[in-house]
Amino acid sequence: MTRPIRFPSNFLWGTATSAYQIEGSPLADGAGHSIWTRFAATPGRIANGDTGDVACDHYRRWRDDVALMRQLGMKAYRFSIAWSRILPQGTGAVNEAGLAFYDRLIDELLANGIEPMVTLYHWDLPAALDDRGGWLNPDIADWFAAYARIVFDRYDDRVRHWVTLNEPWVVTDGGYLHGTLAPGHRNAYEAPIASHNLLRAHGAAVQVYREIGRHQIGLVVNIEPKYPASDAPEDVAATRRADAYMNRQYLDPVFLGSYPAELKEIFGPAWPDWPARDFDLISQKLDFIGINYYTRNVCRHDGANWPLQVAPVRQPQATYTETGWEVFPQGLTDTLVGFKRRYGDMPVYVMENGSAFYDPPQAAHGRVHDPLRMDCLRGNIAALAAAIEQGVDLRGYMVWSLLDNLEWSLGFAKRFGIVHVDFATQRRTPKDSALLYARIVASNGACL
Ligand SMILES: N=[N+]=NCCCCNC(=O)[C@@H]1[C@H]2[C@H](O)[C@@H](O)[C@H](O)[C@@H](CO)[C@@H]12
Repeated sequence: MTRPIRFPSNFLWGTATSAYQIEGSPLADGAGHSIWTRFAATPGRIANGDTGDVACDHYRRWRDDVALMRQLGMKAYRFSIAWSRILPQGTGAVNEAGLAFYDRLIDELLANGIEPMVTLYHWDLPAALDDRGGWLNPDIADWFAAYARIVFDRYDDRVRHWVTLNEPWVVTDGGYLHGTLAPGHRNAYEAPIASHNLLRAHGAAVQVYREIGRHQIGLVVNIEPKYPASDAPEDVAATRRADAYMNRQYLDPVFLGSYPAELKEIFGPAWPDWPARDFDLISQKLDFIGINYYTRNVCRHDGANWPLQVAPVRQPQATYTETGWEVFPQGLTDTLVGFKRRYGDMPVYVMENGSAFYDPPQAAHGRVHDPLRMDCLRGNIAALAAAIEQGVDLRGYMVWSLLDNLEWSLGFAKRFGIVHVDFATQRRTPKDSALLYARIVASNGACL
């Protein structure tokens, strides 16, 4: 008989989404272009020519989607605010209609007993700011802080959990190094600058929150634990570089006030000497850390693989998702326990965790059977319990994602939702994984 799984009585079980991936109507009611409306309009950038022009039509179906969360018994909902709905030019004139949309959403969530958890930036930079250099312009810390102030002023009376940035690593690696995400740059000199300015902007927003905010603010990072393919020194060194580049590049400056030494080794002359004052700004005290966990990486040295000289080693016995990620729940426990060991004890939320699998056409009676996603969910939630048993102060868990949605450059084909979306009709159908998650939430994690 396995010991019952224990979650705190006020554990926040929920789901997560982001504005550009679900809302649609990106230019409605005075909103401005973002780097993603631009990227989507550039042929070849998003698979199948998919765009966020309609997506899940959440901008118009938000009330029904909140009702769906209520039906599933969700306790919380993590979503992002589209900066260019609030400030169409990124700075300057405020768009009241944009503020009003999120007012309605937040009020509806609260009326249904669902805790709103709001991300200020989930990758959709106003295009007008990109025209002024975007994350490459150091002024963006002030632009972001001004946007944050407007949003805090408007919603802090109702929103108690704020996130400054979602996954600065993906913004930088995808948007500035490999060019797979908006704004689509491929430049090893730009990437460190963008990454550093993201962290400066994060710190500037936290400073504003400390002036006017009454609740909690944190940062969300994607953490992918790295394991050496062998104990050969070159594989161990490669693993250390990979961990420094993807994980410690963000957590070290925020919690330890300096970058890992490996980054100078990786980027060489492309790695600037940063002014010390920046780290005072970046390492503002946080109320919680948000961690997005999807998979792990087994690393080997590969001298030909720019810039890290690391190659992933596929695990023959493992299950892999449609995005090519190994299903490895132990990595979630290792990530949470590892964070506590390196950075100390602080409240932690798993702000994203999920999997993309091919979902068969709707079976009889409108059911959508997704056994692989159900297995993932069970394994990851058991992994959370193991972390709690090892002393991690875990406060909540958000499944990525509530709805099948626009998986950025991969388009709509990669389905992460626990609720199926028929994009031709916008019909929502809870998958078997949603029904399982509803039972898990109702039992506070007891029934897996
Ligand atoms: N190699 N590799 N490894 C795994 C690294 C994961 C990096 N991508 C993410 O974390 C993104 C996060 C994003 O917030 C969301 O907007 C995306 O829809 C999900 C799903 O893709 C995840």
